[in-house]
Amino acid sequence: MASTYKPEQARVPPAVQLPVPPVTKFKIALCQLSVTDDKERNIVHARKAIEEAAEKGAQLVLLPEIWNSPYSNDSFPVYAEDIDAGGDASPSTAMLSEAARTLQITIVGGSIPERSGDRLYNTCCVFGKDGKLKAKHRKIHLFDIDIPGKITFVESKTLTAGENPTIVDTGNDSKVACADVGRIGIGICYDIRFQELAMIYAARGAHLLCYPGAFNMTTGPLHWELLQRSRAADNQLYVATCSPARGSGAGYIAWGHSTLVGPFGEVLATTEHEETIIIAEIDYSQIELRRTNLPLQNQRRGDLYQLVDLQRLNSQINGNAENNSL
Ligand SMILES: NC(=O)CC(=O)C(=O)O
Repeated sequence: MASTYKPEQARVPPAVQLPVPPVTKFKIALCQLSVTDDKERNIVHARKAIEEAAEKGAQLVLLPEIWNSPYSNDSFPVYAEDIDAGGDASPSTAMLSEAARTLQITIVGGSIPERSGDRLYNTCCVFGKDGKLKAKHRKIHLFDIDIPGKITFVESKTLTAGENPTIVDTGNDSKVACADVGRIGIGICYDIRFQELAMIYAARGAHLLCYPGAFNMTTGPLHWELLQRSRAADNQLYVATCSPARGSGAGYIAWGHSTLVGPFGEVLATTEHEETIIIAEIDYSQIELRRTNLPLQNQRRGDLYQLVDLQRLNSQINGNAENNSL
């Protein structure tokens, strides 16, 4: 029987036109920070690293997962901050806001434990150059794994999962889609394992996916780079990850290896496990180039499989125009 496939069915879900940012080239900094049990020190330390990154020309700075606290279920309730209350209730995000405004850069602020009512989340805040909070992503997929004799971690003992994918236009001018450093999809660590989230961000026109993450000594060597390159190659966009540096303490041991991957799946910059600041160039014109080389978006078989973006669908049904655009 002849195929009923039509090319116009190919996009899964229908992809938005890739927004054209006013700048296509800029520097990103991945601040692989050492983290201690002294929260005040961690905040001062992160502020210094952000300043150094900005001095080196970074217009976008990415911090690690859980950079103000040890990564443990015992620590999350103790170090958690009320981000919505702001000010003294959230010294970590107050610092990020001040740094973004003073240094005139965009900050994807890694993640910190967030307290909201009687719940705790693992939350990433994005601040624009004006110091305003542009987006807040709560880790959607909690890190509950059990590899006997190697690693068992159950984030859901203390944390609640977020409910929303988060994609953000980083510019300040609402009339210019995705000004400054482009349209960014956010995930936190374990979120990187779920390819549908990355596909949805790509379909909504993301140029870059940022994943603050703290992989471990078992999954890190096998999966950390593999997953980043897969998300980048499958979706033909940039992927940036930022880990804490490996600590010498007895707690959770982070793999490190913060990395930037390009839209051909190529590693553009990476490091080992020590504390460092990676500065690397992003050039969004490479996305169009690679999508022309391999026109995957037009070759999908929408007659055979479909991905449903439920958040976008629901916001269309509810007539929420703002969410519709992203
Ligand atoms: N720490 C995480 O959330 C994820 C991780 O270490 C893994 O997926 O492996």
